Amino acid sequence: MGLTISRVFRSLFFFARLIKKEMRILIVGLDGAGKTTILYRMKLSQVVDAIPTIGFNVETVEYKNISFTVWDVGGSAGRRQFWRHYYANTQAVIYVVDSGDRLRQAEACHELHSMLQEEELRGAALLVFANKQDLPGSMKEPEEFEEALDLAALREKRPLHLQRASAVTGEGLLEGLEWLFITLTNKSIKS
Ligand SMILES: Nc1nc2c(ncn2[C@@H]2O[C@H](COP(=O)(O)OP(=O)(O)OP(=O)(O)O)[C@@H](O)[C@H]2O)c(=O)[nH]1
Ligand SMILES: [Mg+2]
Repeated sequence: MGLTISRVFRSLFFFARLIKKEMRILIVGLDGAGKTTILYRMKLSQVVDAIPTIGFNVETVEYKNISFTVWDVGGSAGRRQFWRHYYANTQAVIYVVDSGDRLRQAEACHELHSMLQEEELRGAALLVFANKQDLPGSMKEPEEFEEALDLAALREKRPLHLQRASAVTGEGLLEGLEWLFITLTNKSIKS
């Protein structure tokens, strides 16, 4: 009898977790990469006139049965030291790069790798948005990003997905959210 009741409770608990989940997401990247524009495009389906973020923005983005709490932190050189204050309990990092800016890929790579060495982000899923695909002459080939950002080294330790995107046209944003949804749902059922 005791066994049966505990089984029922376990099943109820399992289904409750399936019904509504909350996930904490951190969106980072160099200044001007398009983080804030992506956040509000996902939230409002609109292109906002973003100005450089001095502190942070936080918004919830609803997708299927998941409520993503998205923290968007300014990416200028002076603000990057504050990224670490947002790492705790982060299930996924969205790293945004400006595909039109070939000159800053090495800097973007360096910041990405040093951030992911932090213990608090161990195992966090990584979605890389190769943003500004609408710009003529922007980097397009996945291999270019794989190499420029040395993604193979990161993929060994976490789920990782590279998604071409544009906050202006909306390209790739839903695909990115869908990947987060599938990845985080699978992870939380297993854990
Ligand atoms: N063409 C194009 N421009 C974009 C895109 N996404 C953002 N931008 C522009 O890039 C500039 C910087 O965008 P933000 O969203 O402020 O960049 P950010 O990463 O939040 O920058 P910080 O807050 O300084 O870290 C703005 O002028 C945006 O309009 C895109 O997909 N395509
Ligand atoms: Mg911003």
